[in-house]
Amino acid sequence: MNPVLAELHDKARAVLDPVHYDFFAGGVGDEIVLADNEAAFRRHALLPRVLRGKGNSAEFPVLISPTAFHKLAHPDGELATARAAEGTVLVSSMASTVPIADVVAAATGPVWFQLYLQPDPRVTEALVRRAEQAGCEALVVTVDSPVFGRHRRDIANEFHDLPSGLAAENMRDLAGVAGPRDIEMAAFSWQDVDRLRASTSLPVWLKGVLHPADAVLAVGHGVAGIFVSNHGGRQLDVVPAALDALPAVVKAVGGRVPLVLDGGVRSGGDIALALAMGASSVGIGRPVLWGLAADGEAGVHRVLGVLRDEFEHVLAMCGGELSHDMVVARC
Ligand SMILES: Cc1cc2nc3c(=O)[nH]c(=O)nc-3n(C[C@H](O)[C@H](O)[C@H](O)COP(=O)(O)O)c2cc1C
Ligand SMILES: CCCCC(=O)C(=O)O
Repeated sequence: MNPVLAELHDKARAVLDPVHYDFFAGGVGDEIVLADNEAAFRRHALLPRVLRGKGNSAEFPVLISPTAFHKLAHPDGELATARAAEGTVLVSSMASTVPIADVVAAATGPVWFQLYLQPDPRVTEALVRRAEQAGCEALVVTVDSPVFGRHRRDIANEFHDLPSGLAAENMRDLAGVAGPRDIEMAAFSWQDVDRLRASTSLPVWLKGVLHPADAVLAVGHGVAGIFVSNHGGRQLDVVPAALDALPAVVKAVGGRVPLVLDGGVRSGGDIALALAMGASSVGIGRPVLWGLAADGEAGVHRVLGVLRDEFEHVLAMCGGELSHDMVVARC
């Protein structure tokens, strides 16, 4: 691992309350998927092309995936993350500890709003209005969480509530409840996606799709794009690594909408592999949390800087091009 990312992770582990460290680091069940998300990158290799000049210099194809409760990591919380994001798209969690309007105000680049559809449609509606009024540029509906994942570390640590003074700020004053309300997980259907799309002019992405048939349905229901994601190994511990689920989704979608791959991306090489396998960009979750916990805005900035620098270096080694024929198994 890049020594800067390793150093930030070590520092985060040292400074965080161990219960909060476990909340950030942990996964569901035996944490098989959590480990496999990273291991999957090690099972693939890139065959670079040579003598192609410098090729194209790509944009930095990285988004900050939504993660909850940044004030558990650092007192500045999501404000620090937003300031550090610069041009990188920040997908701000509905479970942020700073209201979405303040996150957008602190950001210098685009902010998208991650949404868990709520059983009371008035609550969902109010959240969408809040995201629109704040200036968010897209909605990302997380669809892999009909129920909460069972995180053994949190259960063992009896971590159920935020410490006093912290709250999911977007959940205040919604549909007649002064709040903050609890975020509820519930099962929804494609009709609910249609209803959401009809209720807003914002592009609607889905996050947490693994089955290619669902990706095809998502395209049919007019989504703007898809996060191929297993929620960082936090929802179901029998699914494939996110990277292993990607090829079938790429094939099924056939370029009709952009695909973000998230789960286990830790280096410029990982970014390049995901792109070569057909992702349009990648999302990163935990590395951002480690940077934030270690050093607030500056820490997140360093994480993004390292990934950008590594990615550009790998791309230069590959003649500026990444394509599917360049990916082979690492035997
Ligand atoms: C501590 C933590 C909190 C998360 N909170 C959310 C969330 O509120 N909404 C969501 O859609 N995904 C959430 N995720 C999942 C991330 O968006 C993302 O899918 C995952 O972290 C990517 O894997 P990585 O951490 O290996 O990069 C969370 C992940 C972590 C680690
Ligand atoms: C209500 C908070 C949900 C956070 C989440 O999605 C996660 O911890 O993975």
